[in-house]
Amino acid sequence: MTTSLLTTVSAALPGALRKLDPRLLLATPVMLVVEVGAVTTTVLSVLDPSALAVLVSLWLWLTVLFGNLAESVAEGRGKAQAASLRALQQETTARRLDRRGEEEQVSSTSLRVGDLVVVEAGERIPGDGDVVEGVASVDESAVTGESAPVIRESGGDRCAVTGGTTVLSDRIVVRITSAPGQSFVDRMIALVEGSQRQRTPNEIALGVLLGALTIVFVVVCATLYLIADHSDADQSVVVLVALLVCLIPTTIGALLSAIGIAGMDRLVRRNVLAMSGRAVEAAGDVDVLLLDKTGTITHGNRRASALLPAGGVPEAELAEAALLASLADETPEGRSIVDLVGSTYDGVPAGASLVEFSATTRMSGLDLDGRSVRKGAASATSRWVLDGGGVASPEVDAAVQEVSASGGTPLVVAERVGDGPARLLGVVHLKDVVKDGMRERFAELRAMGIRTVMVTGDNAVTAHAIAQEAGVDDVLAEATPEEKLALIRREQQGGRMVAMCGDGTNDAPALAQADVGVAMNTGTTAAKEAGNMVDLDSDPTKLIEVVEIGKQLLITRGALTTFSIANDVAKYFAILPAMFVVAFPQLEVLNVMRLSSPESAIVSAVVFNALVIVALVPLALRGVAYRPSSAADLLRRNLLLYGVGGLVAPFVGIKLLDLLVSLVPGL
Ligand SMILES: Nc1ncnc2c1ncn2[C@@H]1O[C@H](COP(=O)(O)OP(=O)(O)OP(=O)(O)O)[C@@H](O)[C@H]1O
Ligand SMILES: [K+]
Ligand SMILES: [Mg+2]
Repeated sequence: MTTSLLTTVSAALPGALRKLDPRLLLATPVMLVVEVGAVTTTVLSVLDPSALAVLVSLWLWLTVLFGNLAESVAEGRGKAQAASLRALQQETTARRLDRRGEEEQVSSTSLRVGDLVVVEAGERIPGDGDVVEGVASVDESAVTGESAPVIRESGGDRCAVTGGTTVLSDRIVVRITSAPGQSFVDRMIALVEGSQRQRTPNEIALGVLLGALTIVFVVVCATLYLIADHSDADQSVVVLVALLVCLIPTTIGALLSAIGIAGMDRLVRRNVLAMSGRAVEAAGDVDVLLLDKTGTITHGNRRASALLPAGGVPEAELAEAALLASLADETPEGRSIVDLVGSTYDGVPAGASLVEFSATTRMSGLDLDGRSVRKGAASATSRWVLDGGGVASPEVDAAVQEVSASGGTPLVVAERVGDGPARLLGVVHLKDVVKDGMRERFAELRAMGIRTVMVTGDNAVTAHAIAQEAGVDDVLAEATPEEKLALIRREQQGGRMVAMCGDGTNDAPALAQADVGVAMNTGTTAAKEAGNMVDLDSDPTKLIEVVEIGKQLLITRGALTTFSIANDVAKYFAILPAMFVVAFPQLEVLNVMRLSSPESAIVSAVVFNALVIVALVPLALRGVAYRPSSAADLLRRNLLLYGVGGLVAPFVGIKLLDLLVSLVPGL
């Protein structure tokens, strides 16, 4: 314990000393004032040496150093993780495809956005990108810490790969999406090292308040100096500087940035990367959580499992049409249909014009020799059939109901030949599995007062079946990306804080609009870039921890601010009588502490002021204990504990220190 403390402190010391640079202290004006005070008293103690001046100078320097140490220790906690991430950035050889599709060996550092590279089993993926061809199992443990391999495949919401991870089986072609130096791992390193941290609006506001308090106390001390001057109670500049430092909010000033860094670090430890501190704070106040279904609540490997033909349609005819409609469909759903039926074609027939799937049309297929085949969401495909002069099919309706009620996704298959009427051919059953433990965790979110809403492009029956199984509070079905975005805006206009969890490119606008946008690590690059957090475990209920950490961060900052200000007020009453009692004997009634001399009082107060910072570093780093309860309750408890504690502590602490300090000759 003591040795680990020593190593932590000695590792943080060089950083803390570097932070004595006044330019770096500009960000915390309170500490800058202390440093200016330290310089002043140091100069005075050289010009006119005295025990008082020397001791005050020493302890003022220590005050600044303790604050810097707190920040450095907070930053240091991410260093080891950054080092292991750096190992992933090693230069490797990449197998780049040139325009003719031929392979050339290049260094991974020379890859550019848009380059295509081949990666095979046993090889390391040379950069961030999207799989554009093939399926592979990938070991991402170096980034996520999760040892089970993950599937990465082209076309769908699981196409994004991270540079530095290793392909375990098969062969994939990856289109590079980030330039060297701007990769996901680069961002992760900057994040865990704290180098990218920007102060949040709340922190800036608190900084302004602390700055204003500092100015007030500078004026108070200057006034005291003038009063003292006029009344023969001459106070030296050293004493007034010491008094000033005791009165300004040094405790919170010293710990503010450490509190923020430690909050981000707690998230990283839970495998959540927060790209902005503002999002972490917002998480503390979340009212509604929206979740995408496929890939977020479910595992996302939606696969075709059965064919359900319409009345009078032979299964082989449905199979052939479903196959044709999927030949050019590079989504996992499309490929799973080809797998189920077994391809009889050698690639996409020449002359076919392709209709790619989009989240807005919810259909895909192709046109070939006057024949059109389509597959897609029941509502979209039925409309296509009716528009094409076709009629509804009771068997198809029944199959759609049956598949949906089981929580599966029905894809309706239809065709139209020449100018004839369009025909419904049947249904493909796509199966997906809800992730483990969702129900209990959503119940926990409910207990925290957070409403969960599943937003999905799937039909209402499927959506309700999955919602029922996962235990979410509400559902929005057949939602287009625009509708997801509109729902978030509506909630926000109602004054609610909105979190969104999603994995797909079609979730990206919503992830960007939400106050807290958590992208699943299994998701697409677009989703990860749009959100302000990435969950490496791809667990949407991780929001529970994110909310707790956000609340804890806000409470910790509030508690230490309360303590700091209460503390400063108490110090004022603890030491002022001692300082002025010689000149104004009437103050004797206020001199309840009976400190041994004015000099000893002032030194004790300065020492106490510095030691309080050290004493509170563990609390700043760990965060105050968080129990789920109402905001009003939390506020009351904290005001009581840290406010009253802050008022009492200086009287006890300064008295005890005075007993020691008064032993120093000359005080
Ligand atoms: N490859 C495809 N071809 C045709 N239709 C598809 C294909 N993939 C999905 N669909 C249909 O489009 C609907 C919406 O698509 P998608 O799953 O991308 O929406 P989403 O909003 O991301 O919802 P979620 O991810 O929650 O299911 C699906 O429910 C399905 O009916
Ligand atoms: K202070
Ligand atoms: Mg999706």
